[in-house]
Amino acid sequence: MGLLVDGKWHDKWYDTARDGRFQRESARRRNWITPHGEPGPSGIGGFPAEAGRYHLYVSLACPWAHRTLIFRKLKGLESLIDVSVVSWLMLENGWTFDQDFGSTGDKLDGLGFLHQRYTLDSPEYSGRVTVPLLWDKQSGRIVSNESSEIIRMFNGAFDHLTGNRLDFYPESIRGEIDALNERIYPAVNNGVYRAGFATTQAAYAEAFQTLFEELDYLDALLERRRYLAGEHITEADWRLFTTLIRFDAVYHGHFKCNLKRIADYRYLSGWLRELYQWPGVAETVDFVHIKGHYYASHRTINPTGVIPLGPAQTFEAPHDRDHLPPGLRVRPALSQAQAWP
Ligand SMILES: N[C@@H](CCC(=O)N[C@@H](CS)C(=O)NCC(=O)O)C(=O)O
Repeated sequence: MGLLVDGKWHDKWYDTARDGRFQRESARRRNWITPHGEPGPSGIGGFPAEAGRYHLYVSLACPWAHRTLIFRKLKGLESLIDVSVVSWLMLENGWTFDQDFGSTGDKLDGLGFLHQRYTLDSPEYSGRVTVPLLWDKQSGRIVSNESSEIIRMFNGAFDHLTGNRLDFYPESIRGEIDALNERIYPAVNNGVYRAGFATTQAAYAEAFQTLFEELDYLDALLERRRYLAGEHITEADWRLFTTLIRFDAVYHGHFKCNLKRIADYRYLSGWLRELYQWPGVAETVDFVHIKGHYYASHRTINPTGVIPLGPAQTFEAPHDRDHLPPGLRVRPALSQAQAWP
């Protein structure tokens, strides 16, 4: 685990010295692929949607990277955007392409380490070396290393090439989706990390409490709603999914988020099974990478690197969600009022 400073790699764990709290660094490359290369909401233009031009770097362990893999799958982008998977073991060199530990290798240039991809973009790059990373082969630049924005690009920018009209961020319910993301990101997606990487009791307790209050809230919401925003499955669901699918196997033990398991929540657990069973999604879930990465890489938390064998879990059981309004798999035609229970 480490970071680049002026293009040089430093092996350094997260700094929590100030108050024991973990703070995630903001992503530093924020350009957008758009249908014809016009600039997106941030960054510079010149990244038009094209088949074969972009390459995605992911870890199968990482919940942020997992979002992008799900969108690539559901939006029919697999033949347009190829993927390199890093090794699940992340130690002093950060993310590597070590094929003995599950990496596909760097399919573009055979690099050994992901930080080399960052310094190919900018020889003086400073910042953490994170996945996911979307690379433009034509310009030799990073398009983006921010998952929440990569999934938005995947949601819409390539539709004219693929004909895939699934919309996980429909205009009519964007306010609701944004509001959900705004509460779920700090409390749950990043909340499990804030609990797990806290180095004081107070910082841990604060994250723990917020996390379980939010899970209680979401469980109650999903008693009434098929999906978080109502009838339509949206990006808010997929963003939560990648955290909750890891929860019982990793965050509950390794990150000490152990008040309850997701399996103990009636509605959240049914919703989790339904999303897991969504066509194509199970193929994006890899517990060898997930468990191996967290338990063996975070030596400050688990010095032995021993990877637990449990828990026994299945996501194939009936999800028990069919009594709720059916999920729409096409661009919603309903009005906002109808869409919300
Ligand atoms: N804002 C980023 C966060 C990505 C992120 O933190 N990824 C983790 C893996 S789960 C990572 O690569 N961490 C390496 C590090 O921080 O050194 C996003 O959502 O894309």
